[in-house]
Amino acid sequence: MVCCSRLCLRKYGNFVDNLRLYVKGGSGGMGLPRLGGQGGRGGDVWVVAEDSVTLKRIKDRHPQKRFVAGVGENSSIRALKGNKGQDCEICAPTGITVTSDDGKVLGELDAEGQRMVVARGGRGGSHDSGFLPSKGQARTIRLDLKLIADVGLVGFPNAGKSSLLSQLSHAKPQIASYAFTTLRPEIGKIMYEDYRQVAVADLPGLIEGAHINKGMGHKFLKHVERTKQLLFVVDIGGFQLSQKTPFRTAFEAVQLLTKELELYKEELLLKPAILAVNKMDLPNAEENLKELIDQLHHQEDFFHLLPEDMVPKGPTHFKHIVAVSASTGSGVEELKVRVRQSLDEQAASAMEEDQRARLGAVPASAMTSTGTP
Ligand SMILES: Nc1nc2c(ncn2[C@@H]2O[C@H](COP(=O)(O)OP(=O)(O)OP(=O)(O)O)[C@@H](O)[C@H]2O)c(=O)[nH]1
Repeated sequence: MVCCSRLCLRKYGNFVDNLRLYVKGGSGGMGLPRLGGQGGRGGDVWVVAEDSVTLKRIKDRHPQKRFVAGVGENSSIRALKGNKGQDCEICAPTGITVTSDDGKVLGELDAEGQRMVVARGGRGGSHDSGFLPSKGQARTIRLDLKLIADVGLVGFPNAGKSSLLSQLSHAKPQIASYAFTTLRPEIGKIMYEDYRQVAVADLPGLIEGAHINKGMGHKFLKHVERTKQLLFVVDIGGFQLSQKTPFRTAFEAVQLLTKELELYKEELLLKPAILAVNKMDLPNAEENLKELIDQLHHQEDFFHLLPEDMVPKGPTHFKHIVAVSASTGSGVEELKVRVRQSLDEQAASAMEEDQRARLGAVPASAMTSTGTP
């Protein structure tokens, strides 16, 4: 069986599935002792779920990763009760868990528009406090995308995803249920000799046009957001969804899958991806595979084969390409090795980045700026 790693380029690997942020509620405003005036409360910091947002976007737009709400207004002769400071809202993707830095779960946001306070503003100065305000709550929080599995299978109907999942996991796949979507992925576990387990999700329901919510499009694509890596599965013999739709070769299937992901959310293409070329037991499979590999090495030369609106912005990059047969089991061991290798590399680089971020973190006392995404 052929395994090709040459298409491993740098495009993938920047997918962000967790993020640490410094949050601080605004200080309260000063009271006015002479007239018994009360300072305004400091603003609160909120995390608000929004479908279109990604953790990477927060990271890119707020490289300092600090969010500080506004200070409460001081009490004055004109306004004895000072106004509340401005709240700060952090828009975060739907389907996240918010934890404190010591690992305590503060809450979960599973539906667009859900919100929670992560740092309370300080109280305004009043008679009780000798008219002195209190500071806002300050802490580091962590946003974690709720992953359904380490790896998600991405392929058109009949590519052999379920068959491959059974081969990979040697177990009856479990059906996972997630509050934020009604489409239920099947999860299988790959067991390695060192007892490490890797969860693989069969994500059914992707068809051409998924990005415009054809079929179960958006439900499917939501799941793709919640896996660390992607395992594209294509049928080496090509496929045809129905008599009304055109026949697609394996190369076209790869490009169409990429385009669907790109049109839905380009960030999905940052995830490390492996390509499993399935049904290698079929006649002419080796010949077709050679052609496919050649086309993948010179992708742009073959883009004219695709409908104009389905040409991806750039070539698709795979960390590995593995030829398999879910029927005979050939190539499946190789695929397991590649999946593990790719996940280990991703974990190592995430750890490095986390360490760098911790070392480079600015002490809380040095904080002054405010931010609203
Ligand atoms: N010859 C051959 N047939 C295969 C192989 N893998 C799967 N099939 C067949 O292809 C058909 C589709 O397989 P599935 O595993 O159900 O494919 P799927 O991608 O999960 O399909 P959906 O559930 O429609 O998304 C079945 O008839 C399988 O028996 C393979 O490696 N070789």
